[in-house]
Amino acid sequence: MHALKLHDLTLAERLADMAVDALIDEADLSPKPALVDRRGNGAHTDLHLGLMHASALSLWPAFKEMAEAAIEFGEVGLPLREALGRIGREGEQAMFVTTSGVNTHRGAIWALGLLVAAAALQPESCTASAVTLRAARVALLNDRYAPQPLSHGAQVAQRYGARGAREEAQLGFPSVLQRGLPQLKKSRLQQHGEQNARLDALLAIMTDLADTCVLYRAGPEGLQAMQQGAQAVLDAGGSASLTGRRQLHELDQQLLALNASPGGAADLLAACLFIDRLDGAL
Ligand SMILES: CC(C)(COP(=O)(O)OP(=O)(O)OC[C@H]1O[C@@H](n2cnc3c(N)ncnc32)[C@H](O[C@H]2O[C@H](COP(=O)(O)OP(=O)(O)OP(=O)(O)O)[C@@H](O)[C@H]2O)[C@@H]1O)[C@@H](O)C(=O)NCCC(=O)NCCS
Ligand SMILES: Nc1ncnc2[nH]cnc12
Repeated sequence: MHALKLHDLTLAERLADMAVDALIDEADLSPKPALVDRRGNGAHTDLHLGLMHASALSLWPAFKEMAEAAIEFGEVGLPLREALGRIGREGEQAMFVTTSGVNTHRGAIWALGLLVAAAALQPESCTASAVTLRAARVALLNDRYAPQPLSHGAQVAQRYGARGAREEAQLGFPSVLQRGLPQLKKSRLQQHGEQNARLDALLAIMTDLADTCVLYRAGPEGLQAMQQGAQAVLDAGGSASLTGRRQLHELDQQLLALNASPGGAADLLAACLFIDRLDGAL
């Protein structure tokens, strides 16, 4: 009996594997400020690491189907956008069945779904800038069948005029391209270890993101604490340095006190890890 070889998998299956791996790596990364990780539940009463893993695995069929839809339609356009919307909503339902109604990965389905589809459209052109540009072109199209729920993101958009997950994708994931990925590479070059490089990438994303999860839970005060605290850790030398670690601990305590969970930043770290692995992998 031969073990299954990687190239026996279809392109769609490989992309779904990569997306789920990115979600599991994000969940396991520790210590993340106020987020679910190996240490505990962060600022969440209804989440834990096992649930994050189960949720990530439940999304594999949706990611595979999104990649297959991209291969079938073969170009950026409304038919692909609306197929992704339908599959994304089915993915959300699978997530809610697995988590008994808790939103674990709504933002991640959106970001990773777009990126998986963008990679499947043109696997030979998957540099970070090429794949995020294609994803943005899909995100800019209007899905006529999308319901308009008064989501937390929609509520803080009304209250504070914040730009959330939709705009992040439509702009081509600037938090990933301009913050997360450059920091990931910089910290790797300093040879402080992969886990610290990933923590630094998360912090870099947090420095500038309008995380609607934080805004909904803790308002502009919480968002400012998140952005300034993350910058302070990086300024102190990042999560591998002693002073950086102390600042990271302080940021964790501060965000926990404010009930401010940076769930959007966590989703974008998963997107960052996915894009990082994509380059040259297909
Ligand atoms: C276009 C959609 C993204 C919908 O957007 P909208 O803003 O209307 O919806 P939300 O559900 O509020 O936000 C989506 C999630 O995106 C994450 N996020 C937040 N800010 C940003 C940001 N600036 N950039 C990128 N991503 C961001 C965030 O996800 C994390 O937060 C989750 C928990 O959030 P919340 O529900 O508020 O839960 P709690 O505060 O914990 O609730 P309580 O405990 O208080 O009750 C966390 O798990 C992370 O996932 C936002 O939640 C898109 O989703 C959409 O249209 N979907 C429809 C299907 C579709 O078209 N799919 C396309 C497939 S490609
Ligand atoms: N690790 C995490 N903790 C809480 N919410 C999240 N949303 C996505 N990843 C998360």
